[in-house]
Amino acid sequence: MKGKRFVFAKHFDGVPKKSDFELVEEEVPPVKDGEVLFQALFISVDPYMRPYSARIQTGTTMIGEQVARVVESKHPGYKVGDNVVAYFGWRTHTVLNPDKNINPLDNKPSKPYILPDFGGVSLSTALGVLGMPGNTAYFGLTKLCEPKPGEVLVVNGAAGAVGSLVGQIGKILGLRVIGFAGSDDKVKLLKEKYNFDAAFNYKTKDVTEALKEAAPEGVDCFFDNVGGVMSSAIISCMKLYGRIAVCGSISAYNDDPKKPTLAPIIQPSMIFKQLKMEGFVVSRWLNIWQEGIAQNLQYIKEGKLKYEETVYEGFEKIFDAFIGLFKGENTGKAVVKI
Ligand SMILES: NC(=O)C1=CN([C@@H]2O[C@H](COP(=O)(O)OP(=O)(O)OC[C@H]3O[C@@H](n4cnc5c(N)ncnc54)[C@H](OP(=O)(O)O)[C@@H]3O)[C@@H](O)[C@H]2O)C=CC1
Ligand SMILES: CCCCCC(=O)/C=C/[C@@H]1[C@@H](C/C=C\CCCC(=O)O)[C@@H](O)C[C@H]1O
Repeated sequence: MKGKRFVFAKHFDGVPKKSDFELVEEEVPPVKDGEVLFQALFISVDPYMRPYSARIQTGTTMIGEQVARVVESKHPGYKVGDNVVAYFGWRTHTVLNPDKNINPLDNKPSKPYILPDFGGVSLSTALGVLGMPGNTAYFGLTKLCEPKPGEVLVVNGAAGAVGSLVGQIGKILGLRVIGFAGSDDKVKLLKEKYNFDAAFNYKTKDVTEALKEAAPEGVDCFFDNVGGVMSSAIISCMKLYGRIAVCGSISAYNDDPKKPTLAPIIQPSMIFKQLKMEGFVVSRWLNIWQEGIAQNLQYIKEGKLKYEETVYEGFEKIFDAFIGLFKGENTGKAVVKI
């Protein structure tokens, strides 16, 4: 049997190119004692892959998380038909001893996690609302923004995997939620499907003007997915003792490191408004990971949390899915169905 994988062939220069990857087709090795053969069902593409790529060695399989199914097992902990979520990278087939799997992001052991029965919810959600992005939204908002009912929350990248959940969890917690996204269709979705109180297309509406209209008394909580000029504008509209969760800075991921994005100074706002700003990587909450997933699943079952996925069909579409993140192509979580 043949399997396919994408090899990270060349470090990106600006916007990633298809030629930075090499598609390799090779024989899937036989399964030895203690090993399992996993077949990918869904592969995740995520913005972090772009900045993180600076640390990847060329010639290795491109990094990433996937949902895979056990198709052969010589390991007592995994049976044929089990579905797992694991950091196997951009590959269709993986043969390994699960006890020895290493997550290349932190070089720590990372056992493929057997998914429970999702009861009709698509397995792809293990890469989105019921996985890393869902927990990023849930823990990032609740732990760092310290939200209180009646407060004003602003989120950018608001129609994406993380942002759309941040805004809805904010609404569940009783906040007034304002979102920024990159198209009129996304703005409509934020208001009509996700119940945001206000939403704006940052490509056609000045951010400061938008906040003067939608939050004349200022912003209490800011969940920042974008960074740069937009973030400086939002920070300048914050209230005394506001809190900022720095989640991502996608606006600068394709920048030339020698010519980084410049944005208006934020220190005067930080000082005079006495703001609190904290960056995070969601893995800091690994010890309570399942709490976040259980909470988001509960919200879904109660009809309080909705989600979208942009599904690309076919292994060879991974590059298009990945690059689509930087063009605003996706609404909700971008995944590739294998
Ligand atoms: N700290 C952590 O642990 C984690 C951080 N993150 C970060 O969260 C952010 C959102 O991730 P995720 O939800 O998975 O991705 P998204 O699903 O939001 O996809 C990316 C979106 O970003 C927007 N975007 C792209 N380029 C720009 C730009 N130049 N300016 C403004 N918006 C832009 C686009 O939407 P639009 O049409 O609105 O422009 C695009 O659809 C990222 O910065 C990511 O790195 C994610 C997971 C964990
Ligand atoms: C400027 C880059 C910001 C990236 C933000 C982001 O999207 C993070 C996503 C994490 C991702 C982090 C990967 C490696 C972090 C290594 C930290 C370290 O110890 O150096 C991955 O863990 C999935 C998301 O949690």
